[in-house]
Amino acid sequence: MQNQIFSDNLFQGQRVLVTGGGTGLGLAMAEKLVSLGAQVHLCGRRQHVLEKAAANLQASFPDSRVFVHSVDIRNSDKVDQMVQQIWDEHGGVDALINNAAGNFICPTEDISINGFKAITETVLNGTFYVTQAVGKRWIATQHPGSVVSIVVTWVWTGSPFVVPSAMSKSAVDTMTKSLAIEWGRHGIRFNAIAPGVIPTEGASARLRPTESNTDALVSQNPMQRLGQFSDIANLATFLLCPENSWLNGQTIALDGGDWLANGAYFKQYFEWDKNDWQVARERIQARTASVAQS
Ligand SMILES: CCCCCCCCCCCC(=O)SCCNC(=O)CCNC(=O)[C@H](O)C(C)(C)COP(=O)(O)OP(=O)(O)OC[C@H]1O[C@@H](n2cnc3c(N)ncnc32)[C@H](O)[C@@H]1OP(=O)(O)O
Ligand SMILES: NC(=O)c1ccc[n+]([C@@H]2O[C@H](COP(=O)([O-])OP(=O)(O)OC[C@H]3O[C@@H](n4cnc5c(N)ncnc54)[C@H](OP(=O)(O)O)[C@@H]3O)[C@@H](O)[C@H]2O)c1
Repeated sequence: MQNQIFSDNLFQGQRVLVTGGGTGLGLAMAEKLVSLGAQVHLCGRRQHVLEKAAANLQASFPDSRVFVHSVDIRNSDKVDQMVQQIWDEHGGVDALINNAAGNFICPTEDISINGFKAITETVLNGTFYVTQAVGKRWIATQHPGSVVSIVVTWVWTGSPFVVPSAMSKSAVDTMTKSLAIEWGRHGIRFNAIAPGVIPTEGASARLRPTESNTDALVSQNPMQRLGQFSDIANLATFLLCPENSWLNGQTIALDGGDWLANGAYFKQYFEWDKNDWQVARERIQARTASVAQS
């Protein structure tokens, strides 16, 4: 049992929208906030995944209020409708976690334009659509707000084989700094978390499709471990605390010091030949198809 850093009910009365909140890191952050009394809105494309996540949260925290929104954040109209519905039916939110993302490894010369768009329109465009839809309502109602966006350490290192993601995460990092300046006067704070490897099903299937052994990742890390859900849940909670009202415009690495010690990920894929890439692609696409049908 982990020691509790935060006092009980710290987020009582706070309402938080978490994109990609039905799985992985988004769900871990949502769960932490719910445990501290927050009302959460989970957004993702798959209704059944969101409903299952909400049911589990409600089973663990019977007093919790969890709402789900099945929305593809690449669709700006649907995003605006979702946010308007949250304002109409629940009075809005106090915080936003931009966590939804898409990604897959692929040599850049082999990515189709559709593949490039699948990632950039989710990570870059979608993050902007949600942020603007929420932020403009905060500004119109003079409501303070806090945004935490999940980026990745390759905003500093760049990364081979995930270039659309690296480009888009850098854009989200720049949005964080830019809006920290522009919207600070409205009481709206922007910060970001750049995690290292925190194993999730979604990331592992698309970034390490042919390898499940993590020994090398553990031993290269200065702290000799990979990230855990509690690591990101605690940092996101800290960043969102309304008491942290002067903490603005920061992107914090959460990786045990990995990128300082080792730089970019995926250098091992320089060893791959065409056949290795074909096997990887088939596994990733089979996984995406099975998830879509599940
Ligand atoms: C532990 C970690 C370790 C180490 C890692 C340490 C740091 C971790 C950083 C984590 C960064 C992350 O974001 S991890 C987040 C991982 N989670 C996700 O990606 C969840 C959501 N992802 C998805 O739904 C899918 O992967 C997407 C992004 C492809 C979107 O799905 P979709 O909208 O249904 O798109 P779909 O029609 O399938 O495909 C669109 C186009 O992309 C192409 N495409 C799809 N997959 C591939 C592929 N593998 N290689 C080439 N091209 C591909 C398709 O052929 C098509 O082009 P065409 O044939 O039409 O031309
Ligand atoms: N795990 C890591 O090691 C790691 C490291 C650094 C950064 N990150 C970042 O952490 C975040 C969470 O990743 P994760 O590892 O937890 O992977 P994940 O479980 O695959 O999470 C991605 C989430 O985004 C949602 N999503 C994807 N495309 C969407 C769209 N177009 N519209 C709405 N929702 C969409 C997915 O739900 P649906 O499929 O139902 O839409 C899913 O819930 C991402 O921003 C990722 O880049 C992860």
